[in-house]
Amino acid sequence: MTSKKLWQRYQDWLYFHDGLGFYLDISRMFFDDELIAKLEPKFNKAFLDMAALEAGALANPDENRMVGHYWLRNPDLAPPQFKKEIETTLIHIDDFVRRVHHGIIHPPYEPQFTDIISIGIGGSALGPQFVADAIGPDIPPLNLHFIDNTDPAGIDRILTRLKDRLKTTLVIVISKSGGTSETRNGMLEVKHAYNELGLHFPDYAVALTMDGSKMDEEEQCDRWLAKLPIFDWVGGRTSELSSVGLLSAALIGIDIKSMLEGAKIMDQATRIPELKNNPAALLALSWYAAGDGKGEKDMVILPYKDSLLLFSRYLQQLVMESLGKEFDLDGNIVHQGITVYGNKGSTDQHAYVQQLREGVGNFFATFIEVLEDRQGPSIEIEPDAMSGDFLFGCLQGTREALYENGRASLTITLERVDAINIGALIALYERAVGLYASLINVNAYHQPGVEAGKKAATQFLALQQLIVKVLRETPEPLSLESLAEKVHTPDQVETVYKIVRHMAINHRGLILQGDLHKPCEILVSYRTESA
Ligand SMILES: O=P(O)(O)OC[C@H]1O[C@](O)(CO)[C@@H](O)[C@@H]1O
Repeated sequence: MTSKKLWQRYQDWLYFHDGLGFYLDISRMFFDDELIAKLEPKFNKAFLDMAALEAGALANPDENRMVGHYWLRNPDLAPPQFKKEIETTLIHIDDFVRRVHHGIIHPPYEPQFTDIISIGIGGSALGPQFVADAIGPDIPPLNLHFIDNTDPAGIDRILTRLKDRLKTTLVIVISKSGGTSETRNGMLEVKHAYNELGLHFPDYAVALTMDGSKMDEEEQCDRWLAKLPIFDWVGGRTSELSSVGLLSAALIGIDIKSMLEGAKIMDQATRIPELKNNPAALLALSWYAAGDGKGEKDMVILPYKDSLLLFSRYLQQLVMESLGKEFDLDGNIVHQGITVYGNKGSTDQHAYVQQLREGVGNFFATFIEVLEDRQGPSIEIEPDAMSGDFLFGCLQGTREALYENGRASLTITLERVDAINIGALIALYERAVGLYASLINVNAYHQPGVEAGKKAATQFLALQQLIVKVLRETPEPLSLESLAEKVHTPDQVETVYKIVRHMAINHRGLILQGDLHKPCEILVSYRTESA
């Protein structure tokens, strides 16, 4: 395409939102009028699906659930029974945060909380992490730390760093279901650390969970410092603008009202049922065009701004957990999804952009450009050129270099990274995922594959418990094969081997004898008291 035609295409497809100062340019995606015509009926259906969802339809049929994250930033749209609880929760967050900041709520023996540990995983961690990193103040009123795994060493790292400050640390435990083992484990480990210091954990703990969840009942969260609800109709990966994301954000000094306002403005823009006037629909079109509606191209997220580093991790769950599905809504096997990865520019130009430019062409890039370089003046690095101009040049150069080599890209341009724009960005992608899911006819709001993984992990732990029991009852060393027989899994010798190897190295009383190069010759036994 000649540069004149390209300039025309740029102008024809450029989306601009006046109120937000937000641009979306999809001119470097490879789609034509034929595709637009083909997708028109699908888009019409997607807009209707979305309107029904917002009106309270059971948009998550497998779980028989409503999908209400759009109501969080505009409670007037919510069914009357939910409006009140959204508003009350916001008031509670506001009140709790104000009282913590003023030391009215404080740790038992100290005047003020200094730190927060936020324990949660997936949608109960990725949003809060992204937002804190993107717009958390440089010197926050409280320092925020995350435990988002059941990795003992990772937990120790946080606890060791906090050390004496544990006695002034607020613990927020976030689990919608209240039954996620990683979060439960993190909570029990942290609780143990408080107990060791003679501190009464409930005086430091805040629960964010569904009323009556497993965690709520087992831990009697009503006796904790505070408890806030996560609503049944808010999915984990779309929960950033619920209590899940808002509480920690407000505690570290982020303007959550602006974040909600930004999302509300973007919601209005993405509700418009016209492709060209709806930025989320334009994103969905671009994704469809890139991967032929089958996810054939990966989505590489390249924000040219350090503060947006975690956006790709956040999007990874939002997009891949929503779209990565075996079956469509009619029960056909489709194996859908779009792979998402990324980091930040220009850093990535010195890492994997080499492959993007010259290697396998299995992706499309999403550039995120931020117009405001910094608050405050910049020095001249070269005549009339500041650091920000170099960053800008790197983005434009990479976009051009990719296009020259037939690699598609789209570009989102924000004026600055602030609470309004972060709220808007979250809302934009939530809507784009919903629309794209309608185009490809999948349920974006369930995650059956994750449930299967959780079940497998539970079976694995049950097997481990049985192995320990059998070894304790068996005085003589056993080969792996006979151990597998005894625990009724003769076809899972490899799993048995891995369990005993892991337990042996962690001093859990197991002894492995024999040549470790030859698992089939290993003998395993349990260390008795006298041994
Ligand atoms: O908040 P919960 O219930 O602990 O779930 C955490 C995450 O686990 C999942 O259910 C599965 O990964 C996610 O959808 C969710 O965000």
